[in-house]
Amino acid sequence: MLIAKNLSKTYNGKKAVNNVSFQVEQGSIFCLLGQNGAGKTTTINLFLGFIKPDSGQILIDNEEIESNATSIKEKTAYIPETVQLYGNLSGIENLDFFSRLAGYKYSQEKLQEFLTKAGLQEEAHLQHLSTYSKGMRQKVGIAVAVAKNADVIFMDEPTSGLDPKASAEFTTTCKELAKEGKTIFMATHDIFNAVHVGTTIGIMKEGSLVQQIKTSGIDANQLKELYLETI
Ligand SMILES: Nc1ncnc2c1ncn2[C@@H]1O[C@H](COP(=O)(O)OP(=O)(O)OP(=O)(O)O)[C@@H](O)[C@H]1O
Repeated sequence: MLIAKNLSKTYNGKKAVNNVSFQVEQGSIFCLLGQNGAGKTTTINLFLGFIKPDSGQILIDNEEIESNATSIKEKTAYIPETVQLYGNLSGIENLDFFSRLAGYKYSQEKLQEFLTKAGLQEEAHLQHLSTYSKGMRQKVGIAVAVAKNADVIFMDEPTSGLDPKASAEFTTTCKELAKEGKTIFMATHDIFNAVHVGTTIGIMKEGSLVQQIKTSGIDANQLKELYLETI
């Protein structure tokens, strides 16, 4: 579903992303680890088309992103660390607004179904966003991604600032989405979450993707050791 081929991006003479290649299968969850400044967000921004690579190729669902910008926009969703929503609208109103922007008009029942599926408690659906916690905002972000029928969801540090229960709920939701065929690509510092949610872990160091590890058969301690040896 996602292919990066020899991807490079330089800022001020420094390679933020250096000749990075990888593939992510449909229905899998790829977690990108690495120190601050390793190039994780730049990689996501390249896939989202926010910035252009100096060299290399990006394919999403076999389409080159540069020549298929509209179709790629429809297929992808982005959940930043802090999900930007309207504080004076309720969760359901935000979801309705962003679904319509993406060209979808849903009944109230269907909107509620999306929010519930994303893990948002029913009593919160009608509350103003200004009363929501970070985890609740993120759930609306996930609901928006599902409502706009995105095949691929990019996330930047999704568990940062979430309490352990919210983080565990997030893991469950991601796994359910992957089971339904969604592909998830996230940048994270959360080794514990990465090993639980991820299908594959990539470790970036100074712009290069230096490790790709399947999570089957490894635990958080083993991943932490490998990470510390690598970076
Ligand atoms: N717009 C920009 N202009 C100049 N340099 C940039 C820009 N965006 C990123 N960089 C540089 O590119 C490198 C990679 O940054 P990036 O944000 O991708 O790292 P990251 O792995 O996501 O880090 P963090 O974990 O802190 O979010 C860093 O050296 C950063 O300073």
